[in-house]
Amino acid sequence: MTLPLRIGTRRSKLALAQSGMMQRAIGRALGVPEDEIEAAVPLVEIVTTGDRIQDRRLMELGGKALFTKEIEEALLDGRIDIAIHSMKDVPAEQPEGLCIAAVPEREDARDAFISRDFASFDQLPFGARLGTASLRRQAQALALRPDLKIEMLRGNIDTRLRRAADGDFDAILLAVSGMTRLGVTEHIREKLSLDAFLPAPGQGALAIQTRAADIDAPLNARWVAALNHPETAVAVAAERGAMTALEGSCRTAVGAHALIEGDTLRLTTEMLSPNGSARWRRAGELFQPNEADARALGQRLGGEVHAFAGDQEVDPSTLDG
Ligand SMILES: NCc1[nH]cc(CCC(=O)O)c1CC(=O)O
Repeated sequence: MTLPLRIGTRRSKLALAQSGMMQRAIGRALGVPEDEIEAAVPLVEIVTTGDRIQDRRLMELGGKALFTKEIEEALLDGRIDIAIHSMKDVPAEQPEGLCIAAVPEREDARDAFISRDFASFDQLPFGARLGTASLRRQAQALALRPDLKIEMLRGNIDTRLRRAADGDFDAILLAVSGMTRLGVTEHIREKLSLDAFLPAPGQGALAIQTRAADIDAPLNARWVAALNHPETAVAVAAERGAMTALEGSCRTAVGAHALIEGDTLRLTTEMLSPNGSARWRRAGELFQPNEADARALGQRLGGEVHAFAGDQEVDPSTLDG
């Protein structure tokens, strides 16, 4: 591998903010002077299926890898050398020939409550309209408040914030991490508890992907060592282990979150029925975890949840949007 190292990214504002941060970090790790980073580790913008289709729920589009496939094809074709993804968007299985080389330190994993008129989730009036396209957020909100009316809300973060500000919804839910990276945290009225709104596996984390064959190239080894955050990588391994066992997808309401305190990892994972009336949850701990043990814990707990919950997948044809 030689410079330039081309970084593939989606072109949404959030994706560009994230990949811009990683571009600078990679450039610095390689000792590139600030004013040469743009040329030495250039960003290559790639439009994904998930970006092209904005008017439907992700589950209706079918298939996995909606936000990653075209970028992964560019990696495999050699048009780019590194890809930056939101971990939450990365399917459980890596395509043949690719790998996640580094997992940078995670941002706040919580969900944010955003509303023009109401200061907190608990203050929403009876029958309030909540905008989200996430089956997980829908089910978790309905578990607490079955009276809420869930309405479909997709689009990028700016679009969603504008619709909340316009009063199209009484409230919306977004990841705190995305809002932090975009510098729009002033819209957050409340950070929702990890317990009530157990985040999606990998929420708040990024994945830096490369070709497996190039992982040991000296140039790659340098930025991998600088950017990988072992605690985040272990926590995410546990969450993604649970996701695999739960067969988590955008058709199921699945949460998983791992925290490392001192020497101990604590993982919680759950599945909900889409209307929130049933909830299956397991938690477990690991002392001095490594990635393989964390993944195994996730698979075990996720498997237990799956065994009790059965198949909670939603048939997209039954949705009215
Ligand atoms: N569902 C889309 C998506 N994928 C990643 C993020 C940003 C949060 C993250 O980095 O995990 C978002 C927006 C959101 O959930 O509000």
